Amino acid sequence: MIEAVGLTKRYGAKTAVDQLSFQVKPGHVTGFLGPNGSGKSTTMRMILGLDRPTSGHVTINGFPFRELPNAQRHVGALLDAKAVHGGRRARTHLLSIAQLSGIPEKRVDEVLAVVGLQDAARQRTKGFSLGMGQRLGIATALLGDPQVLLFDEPVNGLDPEGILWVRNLMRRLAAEGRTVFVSSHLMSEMALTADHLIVIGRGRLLADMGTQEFIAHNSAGFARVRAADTDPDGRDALGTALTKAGGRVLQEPDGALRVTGLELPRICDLAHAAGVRLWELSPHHASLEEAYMRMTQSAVEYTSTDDPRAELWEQDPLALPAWEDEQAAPEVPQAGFFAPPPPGAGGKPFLMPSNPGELASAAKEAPEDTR
Ligand SMILES: Nc1ncnc2c1ncn2[C@@H]1O[C@H](COP(=O)(O)OP(=O)(O)OP(=O)(O)O)[C@@H](O)[C@H]1O
Repeated sequence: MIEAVGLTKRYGAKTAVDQLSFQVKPGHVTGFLGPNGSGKSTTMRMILGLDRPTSGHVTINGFPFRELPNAQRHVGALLDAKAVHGGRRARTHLLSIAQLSGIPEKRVDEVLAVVGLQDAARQRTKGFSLGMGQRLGIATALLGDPQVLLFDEPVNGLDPEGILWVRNLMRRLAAEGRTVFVSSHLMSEMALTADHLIVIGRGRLLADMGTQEFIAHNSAGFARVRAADTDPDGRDALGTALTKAGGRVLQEPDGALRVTGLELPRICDLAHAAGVRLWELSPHHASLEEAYMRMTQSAVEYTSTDDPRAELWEQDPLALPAWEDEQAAPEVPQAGFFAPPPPGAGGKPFLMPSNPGELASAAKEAPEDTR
């Protein structure tokens, strides 16, 4: 198990990691998420004794890394796949690490086979592709057959087959009872790989919970409903009926409507009563990416501005229908009473009200969001 308590790292005036406390438990793949510059690598370096905390501490199986007897046998890590001497052959690189740690030579060939680099074992690493470098880094981490594994962006540069392989490897290592801590910016991949998430922003803990729980707490589900394309007035009639019934309706780019505040059977009944034929009515469950974007939107350090030249190719906005003077549906659920503010901001998880009246009164009571 990895345990951080009040872990803090300052570089001059910059606080890279701020009072982080968390546990990474064995038997799970724990994803470590956060925007660029949020302190993930710094945290991993402190776990591995490569950086000293300014305050607080972090232990692996109860010991600071530097006090672990024969650390290579307890902890394996991939931090930077490029941190390899380019003039060395892959096997020689692994062999030198094995010899330093008292690991038998046959283990080198075992891990080369595990990561699929047998045929490249005698190639110099300077000729390696990004993906081959990642595989070699993973082989290095596995060398001591450790109980605790840390991977910083392990799928970076891997092709789809490689990504699938890493996912299965992580899950297998966790199923063997190991502690697996992995950072990644690939949300779709994390959703499939990690069963637990630790999310940080600007060095602070934003969430420490199961992946499914994280998605449920940080996103609002909605229904997608689309009137028949052959009935041009149907969409307006449907929008009007749904809005009158207390639903909140936004346009999707493909002409469908995004509806919150009404259950699917009610939407179906309202469409029927309005005489609108439907071509689609589907529940939408938010993805990890949407939930993550919502949670971290206020903790993003590096944001781009609009390109002034963008207007050169910007299309005319859609004509707004009479029933809703809203813009098109956002790609990411927006802050407001339909989706919860991040827990770090003192918010509560969103719960779909059971009836439109409750939703309407919630709307009146909801404070204006100034973000
Ligand atoms: N050695 C250092 N000296 C000064 N500042 C540093 C140092 N290392 C990291 N930082 C700063 O600390 C903050 C956290 O950096 P860190 O690399 O840990 O973030 P990260 O979450 O791993 O980012 P990314 O996702 O981009 O890899 C950043 O603002 C970074 O500039």
